[in-house]
Amino acid sequence: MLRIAVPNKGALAETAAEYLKEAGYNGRRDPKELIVADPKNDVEFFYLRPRDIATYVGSGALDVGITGRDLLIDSGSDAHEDEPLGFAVSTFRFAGPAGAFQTLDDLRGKRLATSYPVLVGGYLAERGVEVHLVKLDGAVESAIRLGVADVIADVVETGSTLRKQGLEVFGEPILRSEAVLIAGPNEAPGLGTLHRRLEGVMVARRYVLMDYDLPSELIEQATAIASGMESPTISPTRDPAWVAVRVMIPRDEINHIMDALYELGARAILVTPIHAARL
Ligand SMILES: Nc1ncnc2c1ncn2[C@@H]1O[C@H](COP(=O)(O)OP(=O)(O)OP(=O)(O)O)[C@@H](O)[C@H]1O
Ligand SMILES: O=P(O)(O)OC[C@H]1O[C@H](OP(=O)(O)OP(=O)(O)O)[C@H](O)[C@@H]1O
Ligand SMILES: [Mg+2]
Repeated sequence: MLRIAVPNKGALAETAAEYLKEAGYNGRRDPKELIVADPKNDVEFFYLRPRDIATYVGSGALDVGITGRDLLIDSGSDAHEDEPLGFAVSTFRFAGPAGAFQTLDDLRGKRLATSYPVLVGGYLAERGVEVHLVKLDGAVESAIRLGVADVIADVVETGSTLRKQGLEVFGEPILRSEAVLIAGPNEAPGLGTLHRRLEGVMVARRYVLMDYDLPSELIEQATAIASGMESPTISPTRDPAWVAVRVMIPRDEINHIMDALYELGARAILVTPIHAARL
């Protein structure tokens, strides 16, 4: 039985639950449930605070989990990243009042507020920069205005929270983060299946199937426009001058590719979603 830690609330929880549902697992029906058994899939889910997930998995108490890369690093635990999951994508950045800081050197001796002291402390220690860390739980962007810090380091997605506080990022990103599947120090039978199922969910979300008919002499040019994951499937049609083509394409390129194929001479271009995939 694979024991899986999943976020019970916060920025990761909703999409993590959707991924697991799309991967064929039982979800919880009541948000107060903390443990959900899924004997058919030989797994058990433990709903935990996102910040605690790497601690449980790193200690071996649970086999695997879904958390953020930034939280994994900040936990300092023995868990390791098994697979990036492509949601809750963010950067981790230094930010200060507009124009006040340019480089890491400007941080020396300053009060730096963050909810990720291990991640930030490690990054600065590697670069020989000493600061006074101020550990906060959240809403770190208010720390400068309220006078407890000179500078902050926090999660940035759109940057709108920073802008509203008159702050701007400086220096290189400390980290590029996203949700990740993590595994512990012990071998976990069943991890491979979970990994492949989640990979299938990502493919089904990112790609669609495109079918079209094409004069057969144009197939090389059409393949240059949409080459598919491996290579397009080409089938004969009743009219020997035409072929039917099926290809997987990224969802966010649908219209661009349809325009280009139509221009080339393709007709009856149809796009259908993928419900599940195992590549
Ligand atoms: N606006 C955001 N965009 C993308 N990822 C985010 C965002 N905010 C937080 N995250 C990611 O979510 C994870 C933090 O999980 P957490 O549950 O603490 O989220 P939260 O929304 O901050 O919850 P809480 O309300 O408890 O602070 C981290 O991996 C972080 O990078
Ligand atoms: O760049 P943005 O799109 O503005 O998103 C980034 C903000 O989102 C998260 O805050 P959250 O709402 O989780 O509050 P918290 O600071 O209390 O965790 C994060 O901590 C940043 O503050
Ligand atoms: Mg938060």
